Amino acid sequence: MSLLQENALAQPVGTTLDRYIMRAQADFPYATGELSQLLRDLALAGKIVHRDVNRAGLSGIIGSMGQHNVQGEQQQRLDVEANIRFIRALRNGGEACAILSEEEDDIIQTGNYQGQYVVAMDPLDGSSNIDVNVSIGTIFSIYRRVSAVGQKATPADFLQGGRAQVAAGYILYGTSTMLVYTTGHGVVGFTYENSLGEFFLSHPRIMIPATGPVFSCNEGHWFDYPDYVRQFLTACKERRMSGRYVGSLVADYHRNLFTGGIYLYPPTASNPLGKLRVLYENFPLALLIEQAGGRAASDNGPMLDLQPTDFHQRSPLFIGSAGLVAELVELL
Ligand SMILES: O=P(O)(O)OC[C@H]1O[C@](O)(COP(=O)(O)O)[C@@H](O)[C@@H]1O
Ligand SMILES: [Mg+2]
Ligand SMILES: [Mg+2]
Repeated sequence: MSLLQENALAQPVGTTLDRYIMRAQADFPYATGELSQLLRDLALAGKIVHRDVNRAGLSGIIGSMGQHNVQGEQQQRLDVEANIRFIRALRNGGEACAILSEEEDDIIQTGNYQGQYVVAMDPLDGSSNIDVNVSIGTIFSIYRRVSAVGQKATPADFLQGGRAQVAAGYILYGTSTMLVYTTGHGVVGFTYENSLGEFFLSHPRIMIPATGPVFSCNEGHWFDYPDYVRQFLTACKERRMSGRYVGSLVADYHRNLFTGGIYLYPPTASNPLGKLRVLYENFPLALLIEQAGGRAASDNGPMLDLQPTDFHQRSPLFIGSAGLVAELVELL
């Protein structure tokens, strides 16, 4: 046997997402397994979207749909494709009774009236990067329903507030595809092994450094930012921090989670609520960052304390290393 073969065989067998979820389930003997199944359904849709993203340039699913979504934004073909994939996986999985999607005006009743959970999602985040082969993602947020089981879901199921999330996560379609999630017991990361078709545990306990070298925002909006934001960014530059901005929230967030840093989507004069959506962008990433030891704020207190009133509501977001977010919040 060659040295290469011996080394390969000496590697421990990786932990697949399924096995990890099964073990985690065993730690919670009173849990019924529905949330675990829901995570598997999301991972399955993630694998399909991974495939779609990888061959997008060849299969004709890049480019605009020539139509706008409920928020008045140009829909890309892959936005629509990913939306269909995730809705189908959740509907077939049976655990989600309703879905809220960035791409749909109203909530979608799945017909699974016995389902205990509702899912809010941004099926494809970073749409403007699709056509140029730059990292994009999916973001999801899960609540246990408050409406009666056996009935249709209600708006209240989705408007419980960020601290009511029972799980949240994202899939990054980057140089490798990763699934990162929390069920409120820390943050865990899995990397997709394409040839085996499996997510393998790669990051058992993700923690964000207390501070870091990166600030991320769209500096093109500099002249429209409030004074406190410009003051903060000036201080970052005086400290010779690095400016890094992909323009895909998931990718910017993921990088800063590992390097330490801060991501800002501030209010501007014309958009006092910024651009990002509370239920399927800000809340899930805020839950993850708190679980990873970081911090997330709007311009009005901790992000997770905001009381949502609307499915597609927006809010400013300052998120990342606890020390840097604290510094910015001091200037508010
Ligand atoms: O071009 P801007 O204003 O910097 O906006 C970039 C932000 O908009 C978003 O693309 C919005 O997400 P969608 O692609 O899901 O609409 C974020 O991913 C990203 O961080
Ligand atoms: Mg988005
Ligand atoms: Mg999107």
